[in-house]
Amino acid sequence: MPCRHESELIQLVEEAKKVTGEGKIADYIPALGKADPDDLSVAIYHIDNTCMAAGDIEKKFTLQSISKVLSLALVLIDHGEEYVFDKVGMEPTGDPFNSIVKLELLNPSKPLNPMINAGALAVTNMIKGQNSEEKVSRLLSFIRDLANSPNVAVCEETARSEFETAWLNRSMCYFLKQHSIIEGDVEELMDVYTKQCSIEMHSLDLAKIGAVLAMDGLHPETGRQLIPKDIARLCKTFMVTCGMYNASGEFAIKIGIPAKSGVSGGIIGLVPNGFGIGIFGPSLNNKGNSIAGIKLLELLSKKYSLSIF
Ligand SMILES: NC(=O)CC[C@H](N)C(=O)O
Repeated sequence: MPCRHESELIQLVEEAKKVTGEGKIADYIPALGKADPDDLSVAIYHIDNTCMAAGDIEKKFTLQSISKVLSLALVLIDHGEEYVFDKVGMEPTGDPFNSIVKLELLNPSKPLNPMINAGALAVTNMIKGQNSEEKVSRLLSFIRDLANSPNVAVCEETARSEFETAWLNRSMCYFLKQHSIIEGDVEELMDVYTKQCSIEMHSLDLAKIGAVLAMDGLHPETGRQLIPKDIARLCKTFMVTCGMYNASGEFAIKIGIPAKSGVSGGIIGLVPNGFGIGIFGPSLNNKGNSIAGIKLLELLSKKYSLSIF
């Protein structure tokens, strides 16, 4: 199995860190603007439960769009494929994650996939629960099980910061409500969505979640099948086709592993039947992906021939 020595990982982090200055931190969510652009951490969690990490691994970060894969898994478990894909499609868009343009161009106006904001909002709207508190708590406990860590929690400050500024996401919600893609109170949905995006953890927790996906939903530590195999397969396919926003094609060609990024600078990745990868590097490239994180994955993939293709 490749990449077994922490010293190799430390070297790759040093190399990748050189590009942090070429990117920019996302500050459209004001709380994210406080991150240190020079941070970079990576953790690898093998399915035999050995792990290693390098860089600023003590730093926590919020999942942001990475959470979209996990909320999708939960609603698929809750409702099944037919129900979910009646409201959200399976095609990549080629547009930025927060684009609204295709919603009006398409008929019926259902979001193209669950990894763009419009699709993720529709998915979050399907999380079962009597009220927003119960919905957040169900998702959080699912994610705690995946990370096998009770310390994973919502960063209330980031959630509030996004809730107070998420005008574009609110507009999409009203549009989707008009077209019967979502139902219920938009403010309640925004409350759940912003808390979902603000679930916070370390790179090692994220790598462990990657390892669960690498094992088709089976947790390597607890032996519990947390996600049914067919749903895990579906989530991984979305990661490949839509996980890196409108850079997913280039990422598949250059790196070739299922991965999902978030504007906090987090990236989850996985090598099937091998290991999960958790990365945090808040300086972003112009597509909104961690600039040093992508560099690091490129170096890792080349060095150990990780592409699944
Ligand atoms: N790309 C992202 O990580 C976006 C997530 C963010 N919470 C948003 O909706 O804008």
